[in-house]
Amino acid sequence: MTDSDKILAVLKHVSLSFEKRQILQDVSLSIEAGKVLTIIGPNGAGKSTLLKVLLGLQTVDSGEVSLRANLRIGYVPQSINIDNTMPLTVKRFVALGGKGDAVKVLDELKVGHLVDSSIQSISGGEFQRVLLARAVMRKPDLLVLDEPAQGVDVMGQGELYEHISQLRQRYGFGVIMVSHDLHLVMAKTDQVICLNQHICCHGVPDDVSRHPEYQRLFGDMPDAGLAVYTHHHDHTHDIHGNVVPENGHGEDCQHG
Ligand SMILES: Nc1ncnc2c1ncn2[C@@H]1O[C@H](COP(=O)(O)OP(=O)(O)OP(=O)(O)O)[C@@H](O)[C@H]1O
Repeated sequence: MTDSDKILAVLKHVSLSFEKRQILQDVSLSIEAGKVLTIIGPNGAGKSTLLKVLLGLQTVDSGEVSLRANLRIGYVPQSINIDNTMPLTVKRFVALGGKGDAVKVLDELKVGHLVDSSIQSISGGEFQRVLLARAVMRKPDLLVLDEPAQGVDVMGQGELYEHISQLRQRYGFGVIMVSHDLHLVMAKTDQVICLNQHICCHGVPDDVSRHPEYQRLFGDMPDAGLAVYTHHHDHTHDIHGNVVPENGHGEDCQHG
């Protein structure tokens, strides 16, 4: 694999507004083959929009989005509606993702016993695993996951991130995922980007979790699993999400 093959996707200085409201501001990032990049940020920070930009589902006002030639992407969206009246087994649903052994992938995700269940009858946590299995069936180079652990209890979340990590090792794809729970994903993540319209901080999970801006955004997090923070930050955000230099909070600023 050449160096250029290792880079799956690149965003350069991407900015985007909806109805004159800035949603993404000067966002640059790259995703490497075989690596896990986690996007973390508060509600409305632009995380899902960022994934949609990457997927080509959302155009940008300025900046560049480039994907490696013939990049195959597996996507797990934040929500998906399935017609309650449609007779559909888990196996059939997963097989819709692509050619391959649906039962094997479901087994790898420890939901093999559900193959013949109706997709409407399984639990929220089981459904997240099934969605993941369907995305893996595409044999992706890049897996794009928008809050893959939503609706899953804390134990189950840890297991799900473990499964994502194992699948990544087995199949070799890169992963970009949105998560609200850095303390749970950090052990399974190579890089973290903390997003609040723009990139507030980024780096390895240990650094981001101790970052003042991350802590301002997420408040007190459980200490368990958090490691040492090592770099500095020079700004905060006002109530509208605008950047305010450190020691120069705006009138509306809600940060401490
Ligand atoms: N098509 C659209 N038109 C107008 N506004 C939009 C559109 N899509 C998203 N937005 C707005 O952009 C902002 C960012 O939305 P986005 O879904 O990217 O946030 P998020 O960080 O994923 O949030 P959450 O954690 O709550 O899922 C929100 O205020 C949302 O209402």
